[in-house]
Amino acid sequence: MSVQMTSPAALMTDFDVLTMLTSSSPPSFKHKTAIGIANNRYKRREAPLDPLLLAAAISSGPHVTRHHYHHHQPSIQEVEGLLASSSTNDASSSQPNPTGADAPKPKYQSQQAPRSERLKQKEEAQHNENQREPLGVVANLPRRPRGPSLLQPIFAEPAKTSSNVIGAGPPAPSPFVLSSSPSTLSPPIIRHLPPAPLQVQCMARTRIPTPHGPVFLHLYRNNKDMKEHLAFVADPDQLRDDYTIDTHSIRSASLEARWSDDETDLDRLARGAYVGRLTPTTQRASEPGLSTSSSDNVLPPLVRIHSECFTGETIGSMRCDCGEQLDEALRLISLPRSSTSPGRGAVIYLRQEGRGIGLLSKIRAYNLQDMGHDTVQANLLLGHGADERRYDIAAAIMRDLGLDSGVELLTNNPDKVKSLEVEGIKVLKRREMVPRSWQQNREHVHVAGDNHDARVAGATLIGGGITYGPELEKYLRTKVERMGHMLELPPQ
Ligand SMILES: Nc1nc2c(ncn2[C@@H]2O[C@H](COP(=O)(O)OP(=O)(O)OP(=O)(O)O)[C@@H](O)[C@H]2O)c(=O)[nH]1
Repeated sequence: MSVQMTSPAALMTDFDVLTMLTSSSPPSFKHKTAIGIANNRYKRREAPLDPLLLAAAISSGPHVTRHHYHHHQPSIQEVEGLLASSSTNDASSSQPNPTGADAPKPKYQSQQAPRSERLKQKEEAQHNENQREPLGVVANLPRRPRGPSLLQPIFAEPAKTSSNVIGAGPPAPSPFVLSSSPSTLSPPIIRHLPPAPLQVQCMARTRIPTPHGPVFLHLYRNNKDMKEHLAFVADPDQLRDDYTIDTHSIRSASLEARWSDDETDLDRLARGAYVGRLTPTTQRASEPGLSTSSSDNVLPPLVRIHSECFTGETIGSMRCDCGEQLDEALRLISLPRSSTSPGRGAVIYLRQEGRGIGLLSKIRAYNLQDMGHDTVQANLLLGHGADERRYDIAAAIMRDLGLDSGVELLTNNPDKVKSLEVEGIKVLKRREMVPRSWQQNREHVHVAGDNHDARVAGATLIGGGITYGPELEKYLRTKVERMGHMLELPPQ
């Protein structure tokens, strides 16, 4: 792609505009709306990829992002040099493009500090604020007591279940302290609370028959983000009529807890706190309370932490192998572990679309990939990190399911292993996830499923076949070569 800057005057104007847009207080502008004049601030992050940013990136190299313009201010001499060479070009109008391959590249320095420093300053300011008001209050409003354990303060408060409402449960975890009645009429002064410890709550569980066997789908809420993360649990033993919960049942402690003094069996059944199989004639609500730590004499459960990928999982995109990986993970956790033990494991499904950058940015990143950038560069050009995911919520969900004391993890991603270990999850073993199209190059690896070759490429939905194609190949290689994924590359 080439960037046209036709005259020195235009070049200086672009620098001025960049200076304005990257300054610590970006400009406001007024525009007319149906109800009058609105005053808007320019929002860097929400703006579509702007040509000026691209100009800066192209002039300085692919390491330059929205937040990291080249750290070099053109000296007066360089600017004069540019002006002189450009006016020579102008004079001999036979060479009209001063930004062609031979022309000196303009350099630009952002008016902002690097993003890492700005974040640090923000954190320090926040910390100082908390030091001054260590308890964190919503001033003028009565405080709500804060408790110490997992189910407090957000979950422990007994839900006011009304007898004709099935399944009214603990209030969803919320990062905010809500107050009941203001004691004065003066407007409340809101101060930041110190960050509350992460808490997760399983709100409901249900049986889902899949092409690989039945799984229990668990829906979680938490007090850190507003997303509903999921866990698919394969533990088909639990569907037996004579099943009794034991120490290696994969069950959610927060779901099994007593949510209120007046909760009924129907409340428990409706949210999935039952034993055996739920049918019109068999309905056994579970007893409140649970101890689910893994016992020593069973094979460690197979666990995958999977991040949401709308494109790969719903329309079978062949840009990535996400749909195929989800299918493969569900297949593997459902496979009998031995001749005597059935499948046992879980897929923790995190709503961290696009490696945490969100669907909107991922769609933009795909356009940049079409322009020749790889999956890492595309993220960086949009002002994001190569991977913005966190695994603390996954670890909390694993603890809730009793999956913290030893698992076999299905992944090629070293970050996942490290992050879980930092969170205190015992990863006993790692099992690689070989893309199905690469499995065919390895004689010793069984190609997943039956009859794959007969299926259509890109059929990545659950129970589907192999995904392959040139874009997928580039994506997989980038993960190995640039993101350190632990996977042997097949021959080109
Ligand atoms: N930003 C961005 N995200 C992508 C792209 N392709 C896939 N993704 C996202 O990448 C994530 C894939 O995550 P996971 O399935 O957990 O896999 P992983 O990090 O590759 O690690 P493994 O455990 O080895 O599979 C999902 O959130 C996808 O939406 C891309 O080109 N750009």
